[in-house]
Amino acid sequence: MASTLHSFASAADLAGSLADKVADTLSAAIAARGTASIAVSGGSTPKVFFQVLSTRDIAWDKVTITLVDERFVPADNPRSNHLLVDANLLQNKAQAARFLPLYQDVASVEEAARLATEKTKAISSPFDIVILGMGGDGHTASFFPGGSNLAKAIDASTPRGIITMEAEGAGEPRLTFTFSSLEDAALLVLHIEGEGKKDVLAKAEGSGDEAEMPIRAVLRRATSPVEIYWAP
Ligand SMILES: O=C1O[C@H](COP(=O)(O)O)[C@@H](O)[C@H](O)[C@H]1O
Repeated sequence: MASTLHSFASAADLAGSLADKVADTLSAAIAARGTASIAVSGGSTPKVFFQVLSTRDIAWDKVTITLVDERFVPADNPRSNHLLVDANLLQNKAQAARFLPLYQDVASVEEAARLATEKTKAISSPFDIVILGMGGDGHTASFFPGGSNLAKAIDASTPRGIITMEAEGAGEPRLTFTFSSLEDAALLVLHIEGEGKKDVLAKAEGSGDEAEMPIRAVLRRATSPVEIYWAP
């Protein structure tokens, strides 16, 4: 499916425009079905966007928020994506939203993946909105180059849900929604910032293996159009 690049003069401009688009999409879903769902990414990029989105007028009590991926660490760990969402998105008007964490306080990451899959089943078939990020190595969600479960994670026939991932560049073991869970969101966004990420995107858009740059799975095979939001 085709992708469209939306370029902005600044991260603040991008955050405002993306927050408007997300607010409109969530409100339309609520008007149509009574509820709406959004899966967001962690990392350093989405912080300002989360802060702006948290102030938007949406029927937040009808919105369920979850994460595209998470580290297998509790929510008080500074590397937790849940912590980032708590501090920046689940604030202001968005405090009324329901948040479904991927991390589960159980003995193994495999058990956490099983439980998180059960708990998110009702909101992910498909998501109304998925906001992806991208690492400098071409990973998206926790689809890491060299990842222990990469082939399974990006195989379109792997069912919707959450699986585990371990990789050299990933730090802790990870929990990630599979490709099939993310690729058909009504609004599928790739949010990247900086010249370096633009170069990574250009490389990913060229030829080469998906295993080398897993973002290629999304750019090449997502059934929803990929809306790329970029600012310097
Ligand atoms: O590990 C992760 O990194 C990517 C990108 O992070 P950034 O710091 O370069 O913005 C993110 O999309 C993913 O959710 C996160 O777990």
